[in-house]
Amino acid sequence: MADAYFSLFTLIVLIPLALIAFLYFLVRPRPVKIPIKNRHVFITGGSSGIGLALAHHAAAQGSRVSILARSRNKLEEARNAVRLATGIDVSVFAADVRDYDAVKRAVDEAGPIDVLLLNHGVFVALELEKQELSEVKFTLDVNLMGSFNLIKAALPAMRTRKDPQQPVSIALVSSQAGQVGIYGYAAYSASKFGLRGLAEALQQEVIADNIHVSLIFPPDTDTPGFAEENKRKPELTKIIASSSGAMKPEEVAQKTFDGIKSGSFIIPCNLEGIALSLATAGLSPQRSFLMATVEVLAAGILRIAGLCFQWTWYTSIEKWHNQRKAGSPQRS
Ligand SMILES: NC(=O)C1=CN([C@@H]2O[C@H](COP(=O)(O)OP(=O)(O)OC[C@H]3O[C@@H](n4cnc5c(N)ncnc54)[C@H](OP(=O)(O)O)[C@@H]3O)[C@@H](O)[C@H]2O)C=CC1
Ligand SMILES: CCCCCCCCCCCCCCCC(=O)[C@@H](N)CO
Repeated sequence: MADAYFSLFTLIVLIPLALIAFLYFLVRPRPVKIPIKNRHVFITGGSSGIGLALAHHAAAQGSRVSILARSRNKLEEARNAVRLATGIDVSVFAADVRDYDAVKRAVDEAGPIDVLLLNHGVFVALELEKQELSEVKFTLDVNLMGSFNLIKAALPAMRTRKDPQQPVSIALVSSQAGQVGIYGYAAYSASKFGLRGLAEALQQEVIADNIHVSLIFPPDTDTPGFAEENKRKPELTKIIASSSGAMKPEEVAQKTFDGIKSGSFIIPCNLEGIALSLATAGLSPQRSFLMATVEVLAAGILRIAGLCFQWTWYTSIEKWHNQRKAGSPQRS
């Protein structure tokens, strides 16, 4: 009897404790805190939606804020809105992220960046067969190449900053569609998965300079871009994406800065996002030994949960095709 109790004790107390202790020493890179007060936060796509909410949040937290986007009108409107709400003046830069020279000029003019927040993005949900290749290329050029352009432009000055003891951040806004491929998002998911490869490789290259990379994975978020996207979104995209709840841009902004400040590499935004991030932890760096413990212990069961989601998604797809067949006129 005593033996049985001891085995049980070993199983549920000693093994997990040993695991936690092991992971405490194992996790790399080490945890870091990145303050944003009185620091320069540069936000791409800062004139609308999530980016605008990020600008509001950073200004309210006492950061110096710069925003970059294409439309000067929208930038001026955003500047006025932030000034009205916080009394803070943000600097605005009109440039297309696809244009390296324009981006370089903006970044040089803005001055040394402490938090480079790459949030710009375009998205059109459409079956690949119906999507023009020009639109696929546009999506990849803006979301992926645009991010390379910004990083190449900003990194040299970030590396050679005055105070190398102060950690700085490069944060990229991906999407839950950058953690799992979703119907209608072939181009978009590819661009957002691409950001993950970029981020994982870059983190290894810049860690020695005390530069820390974060990836943010929002679910559907109530923004002007999202409203536009919804005008012509495939039914199945809506059905599958509704597996995760929708958020307000202000909530996404809050999660984003919580994550950046605590130096998280992966930043989920809602409960489904946490599950999705655990299920897709892969070989991403993990600085938190507690999160690492959860990842290890939850891996098996989350794989089952993931397969259940795939089951519901493929069942929806099958149903949708059957309904279409039943609804269309019969051929003789
Ligand atoms: N809303 C959602 O459901 C979700 C969004 N995301 C991601 O969050 C980010 C923000 O999305 P959201 O706020 O909804 O988008 P919005 O369409 O509301 O805003 C997009 C911003 O990016 C700017 N932008 C777009 N293209 C370029 C370009 N070529 N060069 C410079 N700036 C550009 C826009 O300004 P302008 O047009 O003037 O250039 C605008 O400021 C995107 O990366 C998106 O993929 C992730 C998950 C869910
Ligand atoms: C064990 C695993 C649990 C998983 C839960 C899975 C939920 C996946 C839902 C994916 C939603 C994709 C939203 C894309 C939003 C977006 O980027 C567009 N609105 C364009 O901006």
